[in-house]
Amino acid sequence: MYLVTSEQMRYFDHYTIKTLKVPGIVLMDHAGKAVAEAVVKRRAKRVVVACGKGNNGGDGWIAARWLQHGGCSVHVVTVVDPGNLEGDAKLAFDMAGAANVSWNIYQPGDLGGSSIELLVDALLGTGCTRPLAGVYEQIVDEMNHSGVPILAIDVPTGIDASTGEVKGSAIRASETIAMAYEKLGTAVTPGAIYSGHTHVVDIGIKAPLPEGMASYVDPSELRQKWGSRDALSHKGTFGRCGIFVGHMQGAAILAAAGAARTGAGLVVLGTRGSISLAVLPDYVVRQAESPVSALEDCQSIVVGPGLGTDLEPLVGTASVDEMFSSKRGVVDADGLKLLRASNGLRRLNDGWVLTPHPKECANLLGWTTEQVQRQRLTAAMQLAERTGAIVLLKGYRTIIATPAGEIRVNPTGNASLAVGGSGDVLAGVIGSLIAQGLNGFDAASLGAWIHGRAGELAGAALTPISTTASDIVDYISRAIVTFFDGIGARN
Ligand SMILES: NC(=O)C1=CN([C@@H]2O[C@H](COP(=O)(O)OP(=O)(O)OC[C@H]3O[C@@H](n4cnc5c(N)ncnc54)[C@H](OP(=O)(O)O)[C@@H]3O)[C@@H](O)[C@H]2O)[C@H](O)CC1
Ligand SMILES: [K+]
Repeated sequence: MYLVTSEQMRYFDHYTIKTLKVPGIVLMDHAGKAVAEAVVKRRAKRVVVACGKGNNGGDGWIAARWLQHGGCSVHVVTVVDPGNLEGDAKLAFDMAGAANVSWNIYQPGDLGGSSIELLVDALLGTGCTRPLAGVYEQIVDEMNHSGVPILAIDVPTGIDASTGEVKGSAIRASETIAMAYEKLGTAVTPGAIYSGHTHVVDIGIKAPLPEGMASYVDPSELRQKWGSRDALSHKGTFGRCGIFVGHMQGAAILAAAGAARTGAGLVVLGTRGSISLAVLPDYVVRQAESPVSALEDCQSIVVGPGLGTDLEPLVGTASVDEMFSSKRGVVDADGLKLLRASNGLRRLNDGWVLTPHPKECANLLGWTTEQVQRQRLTAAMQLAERTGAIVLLKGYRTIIATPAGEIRVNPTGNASLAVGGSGDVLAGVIGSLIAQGLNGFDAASLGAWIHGRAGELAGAALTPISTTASDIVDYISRAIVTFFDGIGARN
């Protein structure tokens, strides 16, 4: 499912209106009617619609007209004098006025009626360009504190529809009705947290799609690229995934388990010393003075899980430089420290996937963790651009960014994944997919999806409270079954 920016949405609207000759008020009528239908589905009988100055407000006036038409008790509170409305929004107000929809100009402390069952946020949509202030801030705060559920039209007011940033007050909606496409800013956090459930409605917008649109990670797209295993295949067909084993061996073994369950032909553990933990006979263990040379024949390398202080001897060595320039793989956890170079950040190629959590991302960018969490999309895009690698920024609605600015957002996963070792499993899963031949962007996207679904399934069976990283590994197979739409992996 595509996720669009405000700018792309303006292009879609413009193309539909100018080239396809569909008047803007027709689109607005579809939008307002879809909102009214969503209100009716919620069985809300006493509804207040809060309208702003632009076309988002226009959608609100139209929704109010349809609600009145359907016999609902509806009232509009507007933050602007309707006499100052322009274009389609003015037309929408005229239609609502002719249908005798009641309204008043917002006065602080008066949301326009008692015993309201639902508030509709039609204050600002994709046109919101600055932090809320004045009357917009007042009404938004009042709506949020009213205790009444809020349905947002297109985008909750105060969210940047393109980036998900919230620079001040913003509507906390329980549901958002998105016009034509979900906006990128309601798919990623923090915007996603303010949007509640988002439903997309078709309002008749159509236009040729621009290249490289952002999307949710989509199994139907990735199914064509991964999973097929014909009868003549052998272990060499599915690649060797090498994993550095450092001081904290458990982390590397979890990564190995993730890699094996996701289908690498061979998982190789490269270590300088011996491995003291029990290792399943499924993996090959190789000892060498330089772990890089132990993994020389691997198609992908996972650097980081459990590396700890074993990293120091690796920093700046020729074998590590050689590995980054000639190999592909995953850099996670302590391995990310290898990316710091005297003149900034090391340049990699896009066969490498970096999997930082927000604090690691902040350390690499020289930002604070809070800044990364406020601007997750920008942070992921900047790190990808500066390193030349694919970046997977962990957290709810994990973001995967390419150096060229392509974005995917992972819809799977829940709190079951918030457990030590979960990130190590993810690194192994992605390393395995790279070893099997997927490019870094697809491997990171599919890896995030499978890992997230495995966490959901493990959490459903075992409760998120008691799910461990090993449980996530155990549920990878079932996640892969659901990836193939419940029909089982292809043979
Ligand atoms: N034909 C169409 O375009 C359709 C659009 N739909 C709906 O319309 C909105 C987008 O409408 P738009 O008018 O572009 O934008 P908004 O309604 O979100 O904002 C209107 C103006 O508000 C001002 N603004 C921006 N930020 C703030 C702020 N923080 N505080 C106060 N005011 C703000 C700004 O104007 P200025 O002149 O003040 O800069 C905006 O232009 C879209 O989301 C859909 O809901 C329909 O779906 C149908 C087709
Ligand atoms: K809105």
